[in-house]
Amino acid sequence: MAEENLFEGLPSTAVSDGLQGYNHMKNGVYPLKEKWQLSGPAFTVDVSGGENLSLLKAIRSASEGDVLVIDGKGERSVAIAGDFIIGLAKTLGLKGIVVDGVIRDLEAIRDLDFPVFCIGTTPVASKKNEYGKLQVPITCGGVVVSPGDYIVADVDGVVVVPKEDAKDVYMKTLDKIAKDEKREKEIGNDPKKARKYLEQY
Ligand SMILES: O=C([O-])CC(=O)C(=O)O
Ligand SMILES: [Mg+2]
Repeated sequence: MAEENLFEGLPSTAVSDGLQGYNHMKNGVYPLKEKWQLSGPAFTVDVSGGENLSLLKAIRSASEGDVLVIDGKGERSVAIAGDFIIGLAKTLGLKGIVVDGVIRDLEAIRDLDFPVFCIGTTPVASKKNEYGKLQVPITCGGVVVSPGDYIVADVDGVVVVPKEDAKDVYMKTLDKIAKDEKREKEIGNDPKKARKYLEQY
């Protein structure tokens, strides 16, 4: 079983605030269904030039609760996985998949209800001719991800919390959520209070 999941259920926006705006994925890594969100420790995969054998090996090697984070190099011409491979990850209790690459079998993946974050789709399958590397530091969506870093992803995007900073970022995230809630509660729907708040700017 994977280690404790500190960031379970927290929004990516608050965790980003806890990270002071650093370490979010770019280049359009988004969930295939708006409602999908996920968090958990990263199991990293560095695929090698259009193959997905490494992904199959990663699914076999990862622990329940892990998030597979795949350095797909932004490749759009072949799909890292389809509903069959993603179904295997779901069956083995993984949390979800984040890839700066594309998938295929979109409708069937949406029906699986297993969170997949990626940059698009293509009908073309990957080759099964060589292996990349597992559990090494990778880059995904422009962010360095090391094995065990925490991933927090939802419709707003994907943030990566370095594991050595996890406790500190967690405390800052809770603090920010509490401050935001207090501010919203104080103002409510009162136009006078809203104006008074804005007067400071
Ligand atoms: O077999 C593949 O490489 C991709 C695929 O279509 C699936 O996983 O369903
Ligand atoms: Mg398929």
